[in-house]
Amino acid sequence: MGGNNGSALSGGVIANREGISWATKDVQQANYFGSLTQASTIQVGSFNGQEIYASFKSILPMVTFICFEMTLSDDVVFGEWDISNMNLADDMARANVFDIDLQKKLRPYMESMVPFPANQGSRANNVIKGTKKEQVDQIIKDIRQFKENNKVDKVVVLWTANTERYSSVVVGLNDTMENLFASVDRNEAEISPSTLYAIACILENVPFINGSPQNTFVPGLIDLAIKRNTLIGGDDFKSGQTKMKSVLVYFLVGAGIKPTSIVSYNHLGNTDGMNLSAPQTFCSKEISKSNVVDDMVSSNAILYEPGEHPDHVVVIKYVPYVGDSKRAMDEYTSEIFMGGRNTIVLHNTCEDSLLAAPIILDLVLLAEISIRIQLKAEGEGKFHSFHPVATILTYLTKAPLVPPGTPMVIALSKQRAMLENILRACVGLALENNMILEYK
Ligand SMILES: O=P([O-])([O-])O[C@@H]1[C@@H](O)[C@H](O)[C@@H](O)[C@H](O)[C@@H]1O
Repeated sequence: MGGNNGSALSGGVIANREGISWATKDVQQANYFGSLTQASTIQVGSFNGQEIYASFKSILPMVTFICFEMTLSDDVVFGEWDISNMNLADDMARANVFDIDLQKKLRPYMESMVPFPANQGSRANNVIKGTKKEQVDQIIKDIRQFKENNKVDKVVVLWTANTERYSSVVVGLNDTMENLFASVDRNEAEISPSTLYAIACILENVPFINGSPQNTFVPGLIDLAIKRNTLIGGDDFKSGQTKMKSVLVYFLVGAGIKPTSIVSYNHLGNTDGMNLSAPQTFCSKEISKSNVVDDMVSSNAILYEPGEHPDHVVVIKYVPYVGDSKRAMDEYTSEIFMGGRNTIVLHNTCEDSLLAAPIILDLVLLAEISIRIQLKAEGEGKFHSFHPVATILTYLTKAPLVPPGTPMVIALSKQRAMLENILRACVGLALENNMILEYK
């Protein structure tokens, strides 16, 4: 998921796996005790008979961890985290999002889970090797193996890896299914890692959801999903700032209050934040975070002239110290009655991964439910499934992917009403129309 760098350990650590998680725990406890003098070094425990020390800079109320020092034994490596083949329990310790007691409870469930290698070669070290075609084949094998190992009937794949840059959409390259396949065969650089995953999933008839902002779903890929009738959905988890924006802008515009400038800034220090500090990947995020306003504004012809829109600026900065604790600040300036001005300022702090994780679960569950729904309109002979481009997921994504020619509904309340009513219809309940006629 979004990814974390374990800020308490960002000085660079060490060790074999048990050493890491054990030492992490003790260092955190040492942090809680607090009364350390400036730049002090304390022994925080021992591992395999070796003493482990931690150095701290600064003092109460905040103790900043700088680095570990430990005497080395053979199985201890000094340097960066080695995350290749790291199991999820150790990764949880590395991420440092959950508190220690919760980590201890979860560890037994997570230590047997080791991620398959993936394909973002330049930014990861647990990678699939080979040409693009070989990568697609390997992902297909992994999906089958996962199914087999876990004795499951269905698999849903959700992309929550690093944000990629936008791919260029070029006629002959990725504009049709045939051209996309040919480009994979030619090992074209412009075909992104996430698009390769999506291709593999569609070929296996496995739903694929894109939780990141980039344009994984190039036209050729959408073409393929439609031809194979396999669910695709995205883009980008709607976790915090954008969700709030989709509520607030809808409310303001609907109330006749005209937003004229919206400035959104946020900083965070997990690997997602680090990754977004590259201009090309930030650009993907900037686009997904901006759409939400554009569509609401352009649909209101009373407040805005054609082509008119508020100044909308989105900034994201990488600040390693804050780790997964994302800080979002927003300023909304609007014109009100008789030339007046209204300014609303928000400041929101939250763990980015903990906002994203429930969205991941809901997306997967909803995708699975939605492929079991069949419908037919009055007069239609046969039942059919939903369109493979899954609009049912829009409530949970920042830049909803919709089938060509379908209106894009951005307002959060409308997206939710759509979802709720579909689920109500599935269990035979009347639709929620909020008229409350029985009390009128
Ligand atoms: O959902 P939201 O808070 O608008 O957007 C967030 C971004 O602003 C943040 O920088 C990123 O790292 C998060 O993963 C998330 O996408």
